[in-house]
Amino acid sequence: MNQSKEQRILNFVLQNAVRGDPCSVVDTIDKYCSQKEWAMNVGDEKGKILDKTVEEANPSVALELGTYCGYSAVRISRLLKTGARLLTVEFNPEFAAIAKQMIEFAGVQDKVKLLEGPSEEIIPQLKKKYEVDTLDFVFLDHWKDRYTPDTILLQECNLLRKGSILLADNIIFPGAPDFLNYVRKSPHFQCTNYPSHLEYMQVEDAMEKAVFLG
Ligand SMILES: O=C(NCCNC(=O)c1cc(-c2ccc(F)cc2)cc(O)c1O)c1cc(O)ncn1
Ligand SMILES: [Mg+2]
Repeated sequence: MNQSKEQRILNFVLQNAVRGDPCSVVDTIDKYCSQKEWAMNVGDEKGKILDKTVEEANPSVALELGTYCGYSAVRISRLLKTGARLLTVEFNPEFAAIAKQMIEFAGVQDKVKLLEGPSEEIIPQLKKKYEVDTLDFVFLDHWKDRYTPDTILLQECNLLRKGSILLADNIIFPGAPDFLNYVRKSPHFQCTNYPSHLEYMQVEDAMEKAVFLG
């Protein structure tokens, strides 16, 4: 049975990156996806915006929606302080299996917990099952039509606190117009737009930061 693109990305990392070195894993994925096969990792240009926002949040507990191959989970977790943790949610079992191996190879498995399943099922379990009080940082990078319902669900489950920082990928391409509308119109969020480009392409994209005001 021929390999998936995600399996090829993982194999390239296992053969070319430095085990236990998150930066080398991130750089190696970017090398493969810019030179050999495009893939929907956040990439290095938007990754730098992600880094800055994670540093600003300096989270004790962070949530990522949409793990894919684990690129941004490795990218985020490399910046976390001692004792801080990232919960990352992936619906697609094939992607989750790749991401698990990617996270372990990078040596960040003690900081990252990969949760497999639909975000709408996992979010309501975060407090009781995963011992979360509130989330300091949330990276939205899953299905674009889930950004709004899941942002509403996070509020309903009382998982956001004054100052919680949300960062959403793909605001322009593929686009999340309803999310943009929702957070920019809501009195509960203070929004900032970060123009950028689609990963590995010269196509316009952007990220949106939305700080919860309580
Ligand atoms: O997370 C799940 N899918 C990936 C979400 N991410 C994207 O769709 C995504 C797509 C693109 C993209 C850009 C250009 C293009 F031509 C095609 C796709 C870029 C990105 O940066 C993304 O993040 C998922 C799966 C599933 O089965 N159920 C629930 N969620
Ligand atoms: Mg994305």
